[in-house]
Amino acid sequence: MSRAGAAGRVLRVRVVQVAYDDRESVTDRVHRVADLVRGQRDADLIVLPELWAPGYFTFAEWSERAELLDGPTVSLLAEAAAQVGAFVHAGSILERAAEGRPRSGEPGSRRLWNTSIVLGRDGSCIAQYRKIHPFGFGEGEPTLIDPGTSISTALLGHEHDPGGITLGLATCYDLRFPELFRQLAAVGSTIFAIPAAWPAARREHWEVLGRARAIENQAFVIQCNTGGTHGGVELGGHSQVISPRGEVLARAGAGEEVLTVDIDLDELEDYRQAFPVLADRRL
Ligand SMILES: NC(=O)CCC(=O)C(=O)O
Repeated sequence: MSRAGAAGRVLRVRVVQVAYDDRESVTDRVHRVADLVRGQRDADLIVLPELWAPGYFTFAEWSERAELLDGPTVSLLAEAAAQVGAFVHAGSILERAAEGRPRSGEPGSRRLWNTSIVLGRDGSCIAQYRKIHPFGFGEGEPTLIDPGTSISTALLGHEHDPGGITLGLATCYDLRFPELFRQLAAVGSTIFAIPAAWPAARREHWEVLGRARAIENQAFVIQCNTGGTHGGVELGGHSQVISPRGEVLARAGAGEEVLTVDIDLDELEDYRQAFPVLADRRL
């Protein structure tokens, strides 16, 4: 967070809205996106979308495209994070359990999760989050993956703040569940990062719900969506970064695009002090 300087705590965020279609191979896409990450030289935090490598709506390919947590996608992004010296929210991967590891959850566990990964400036994994709310109208995630069972945050170290900045993790459909964000706020999150594969058909919900989560929790919201059409579904793009007051600080169009936003954490603290809504909760 070198931009902090005398002005306070400022985090330069790059939201990498990836667009793709069914013609691009997973290997090509992983290398293309790692190159994009490597290009974000002055960023503090780079954010990618949900399941951008395997493709969210290509369900038939999921089991074949699932990876271990230290599989090729995360390994390549870890190298890129270390090269660029930024925190990288790698979006999510289809995580398959390592062989021999004890079964997670109840018997019948599918041993597959939609897992977000956050990498430190040195490329090490500093947080992971398994999507808690599987999305689908009777197909897709509810039939293929296991839901996550716990909330997760990533602590972003800051030269002016040894305590760091707490990044609350949520994934796409989770955006519709305000209680998850309340819990993340209660454990100190001041920024929410939400990778997504949100269809164009419900773009208005995407925009409004992101603003609502920011306003009710007085937090920054970073929503990184997918563009293009794959698996027969047109994705909505329109990634956005929202301030704790609900202002749209940046919003992408429909195609591939990188947004740059300087997030001012001191401004957030001033606002929370001046208007202490969170302190008025009745639990
Ligand atoms: N990838 C998703 O979770 C899609 C969510 C969605 O389309 C919706 O909530 O609407």
